[in-house]
Amino acid sequence: MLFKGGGLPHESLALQEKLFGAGPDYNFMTRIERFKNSLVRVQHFIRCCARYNLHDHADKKWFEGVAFPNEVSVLGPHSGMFIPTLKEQGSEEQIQKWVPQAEKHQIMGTYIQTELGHGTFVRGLETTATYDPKTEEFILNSPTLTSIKWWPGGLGRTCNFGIVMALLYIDGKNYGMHPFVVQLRSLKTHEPLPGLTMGDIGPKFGFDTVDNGYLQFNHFGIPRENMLMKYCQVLKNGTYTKQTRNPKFSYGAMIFVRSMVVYEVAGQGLAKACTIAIRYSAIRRQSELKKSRPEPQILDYQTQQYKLFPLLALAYAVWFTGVRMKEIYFMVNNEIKQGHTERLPELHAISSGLKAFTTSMASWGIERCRLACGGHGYSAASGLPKIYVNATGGCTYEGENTVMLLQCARFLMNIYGGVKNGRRPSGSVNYLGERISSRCTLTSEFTLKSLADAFKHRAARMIKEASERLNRLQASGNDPEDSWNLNSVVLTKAAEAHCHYYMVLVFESVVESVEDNCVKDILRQLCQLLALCGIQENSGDFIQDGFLNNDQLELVKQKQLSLLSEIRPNAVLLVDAFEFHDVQLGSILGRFDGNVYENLFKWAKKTPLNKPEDLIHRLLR
Ligand SMILES: CCCCC/C=C\C/C=C\C/C=C\CC/C=C/C(=O)SCCNC(=O)CCNC(=O)[C@H](O)C(C)(C)COP(=O)(O)OP(=O)(O)OC[C@H]1O[C@@H](n2cnc3c(N)ncnc32)[C@H](O)[C@@H]1OP(=O)(O)O
Ligand SMILES: Cc1cc2nc3c(=O)[nH]c(=O)nc-3n(C[C@H](O)[C@H](O)[C@H](O)COP(=O)(O)OP(=O)(O)OC[C@H]3O[C@@H](n4cnc5c(N)ncnc54)[C@H](O)[C@@H]3O)c2cc1C
Repeated sequence: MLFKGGGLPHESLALQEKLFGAGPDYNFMTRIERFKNSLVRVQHFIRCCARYNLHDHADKKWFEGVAFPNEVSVLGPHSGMFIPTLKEQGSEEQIQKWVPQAEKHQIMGTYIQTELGHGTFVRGLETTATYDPKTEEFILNSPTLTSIKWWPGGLGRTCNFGIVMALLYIDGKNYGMHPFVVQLRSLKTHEPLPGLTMGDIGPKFGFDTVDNGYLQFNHFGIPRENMLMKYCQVLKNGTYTKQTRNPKFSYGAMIFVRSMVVYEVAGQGLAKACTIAIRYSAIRRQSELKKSRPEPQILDYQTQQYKLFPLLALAYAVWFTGVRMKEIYFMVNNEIKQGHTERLPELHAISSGLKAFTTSMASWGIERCRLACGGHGYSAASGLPKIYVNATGGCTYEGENTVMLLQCARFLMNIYGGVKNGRRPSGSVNYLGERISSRCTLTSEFTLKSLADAFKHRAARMIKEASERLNRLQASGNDPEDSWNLNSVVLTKAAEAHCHYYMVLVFESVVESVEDNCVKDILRQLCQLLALCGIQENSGDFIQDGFLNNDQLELVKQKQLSLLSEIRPNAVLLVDAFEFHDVQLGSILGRFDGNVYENLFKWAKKTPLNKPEDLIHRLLR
């Protein structure tokens, strides 16, 4: 119960639904079949929500985990971006008008921001919304090829509504990016409304079950009341008013999803991949450890443990960090609603940084799990390719990872600059105001505190050096923008070091909070392994300023290896503890009953290429 909390009843309910438990095999479908199958599931999911009275967001999430295993459905952008943006950016009247319809799925929406020419640079978006006081309408237009909206999930075929981010023009003046509620398709015929050219953008690396789409506006009018007006208003006569609040509030939907992705995408994806690879490694036997003895489980090879146990530790760490990230989001968002916006920059920085850091680590980790499964890992039957292609999307959407690390670094530079001028930092960056010891206190005991302190030292030093380098670049005649660019590799590494420290600290705090001594000991081993692997993989960062010496590095290596043997007896139990049902894993290698070979054989026999097919037969005859 370390993980699931209240989720199990809803998962069990979902598993009772025939359509979710034993549908057709995703791997044997074409893209169109995959998409249709997902739509059928979406409709069934909606019926189930009504039947079981599922209104709470968390309850629905548990249900979705079974209904849409390892894939995003068109409900993702609807409930993850469309509804939250209506709620966060709409006036009370607008919320009353659209949210109930959206929650009952009477309208289906998405979040329409990215264009053919720009995704990262939001200020570079070109779609215009020009107010006409005579008709009291905004006229939406795509003035260039590059301004065509491109990528929004569900836009291609499914959604009949969307929140469109566009530049507001009144009387020739540009007021910047604003959100508009736009009806896209007829509620009767589902055809695109006149003035809109739209469709699907084509096959992708993953996300087969989502119709990411394009949308071109040809002077398309929408009522004045459709600009989301919580923070800014356009009056009938064209007068523009705004609350004296942070203009970055219109970026709120992105902060929300980034905060959720750490757990939902990185944490879940890596935990599933580890479950598959570790269970399979306990089933698979190969080669000889000792002559004339039975072939060992591959999990008994130290090299296999060295591949997988650090990833298991990472999966736990990302999972806990994701839970913490969600808590922080809801806490700060509540403060913001009450008018206290002081912590918005920190929320933006930590959600950007952790989204980037954890999705990159998870993506790399899932691929390592696949490699650790040998040949069968390469088969779609392992479930790992599907987990990978969908999870790795998280490195790009909601802000490309390098760009997100640079946003985090920007905050760190601001904070560090403030500390130099006597300001006291707080929250996730309070350590930047501490005196950090210059010598490492690590001994063979490897207490979690001493390990976290090592990461603290590394982060503080790298942030300090990035800041000093930035200053030096400017002092030598570069302007601030060029200095930033010339320092950007160093800045991303400083941001990663900050996120790494944060993750170790979260893991440490979870271990300290556990009351059961046995569980605590096992989690402590995982936390130690996470930290020791982090030190070894980035040893240059720890040695560079003489913080860690060679003797200590040798101790790190020894302890890492001894932890592998200590974790081995509990490894399978540690992945079972994630409590993924077979339906959620979608993997023959990771089956709970371990019956891998028989099911691989059955599965291969079902593959469509084995069915009689005229053309293939004629070509081969
Ligand atoms: C059911 C619920 C489920 C939830 C979801 C759960 C899981 C997800 C599962 C699947 C996902 C499903 C589908 C995926 C859907 C994907 C959707 C999208 O991708 S939507 C499009 C997302 N697009 C982006 O993320 C664009 C990235 N770019 C940006 O955010 C900005 O352009 C960028 C890079 C931040 C720069 O912005 P800019 O306006 O130019 O700002 P500056 O760099 O000049 O900085 C000015 C100051 O503003 C601060 N800042 C920037 N952003 C924010 C923010 N969001 N909040 C607060 N503050 C912000 C910045 O730090 C600067 O501050 P200082 O001046 O330094 O103080
Ligand atoms: C699966 C998926 C789902 C999506 N869903 C949606 C959706 O629902 N709605 C929506 O509006 N959008 C959506 N998107 C679009 C997504 O948000 C953008 O693709 C993403 O924000 C990255 O922007 P880009 O494509 O412009 O990348 P680019 O910015 O073109 O990135 C290309 C490269 O340039 C680098 N780069 C760019 N700017 C900088 C910089 N300032 N400093 C350093 N390096 C830089 C990047 O690091 C990267 O290496 C989706 C994308 C994907 C892949």
